[in-house]
Amino acid sequence: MESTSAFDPAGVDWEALRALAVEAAQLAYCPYSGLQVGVAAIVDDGRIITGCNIENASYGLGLCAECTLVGQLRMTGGGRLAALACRSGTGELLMPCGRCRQVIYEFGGPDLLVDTPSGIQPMTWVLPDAFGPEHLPA
Ligand SMILES: O=c1ccn([C@H]2C[C@H](O)[C@@H](CO)O2)c(=O)[nH]1
Repeated sequence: MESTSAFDPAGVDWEALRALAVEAAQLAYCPYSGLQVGVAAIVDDGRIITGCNIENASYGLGLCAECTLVGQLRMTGGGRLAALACRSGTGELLMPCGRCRQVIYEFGGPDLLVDTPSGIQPMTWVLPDAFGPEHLPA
């Protein structure tokens, strides 16, 4: 049967996605940590979305780049995250923090592909035995 998804895992231009993450990181508001974080993702309908970290004088209220990314996901048409890359403003690969692994799992599930220091890995590798919506009562 023909797939209805516009996403082809083999066709991902990871270099382009990484470059978009670095570009998004330039928009970060991070006067407290000084760490610019950018994330770029391909949605299952083929569109590309980005996010950056937004810090706050009340340190604990800062938003990670992945949080603004999922805001973009919902605000630009929804869908599922299919491939994701996270980079610093200077281009280093960054892994999503523990909280953000859970945040992106909600919108990508086990098949979301992530750029990691160990190559491209699915969320089952990034967040093994994840807690998800399926664990809540119907
Ligand atoms: O997955 C992560 C981890 C950290 N940060 C941000 C939060 C804070 O602004 C800065 C330093 O922790 O990096 C992200 O955006 N995403």
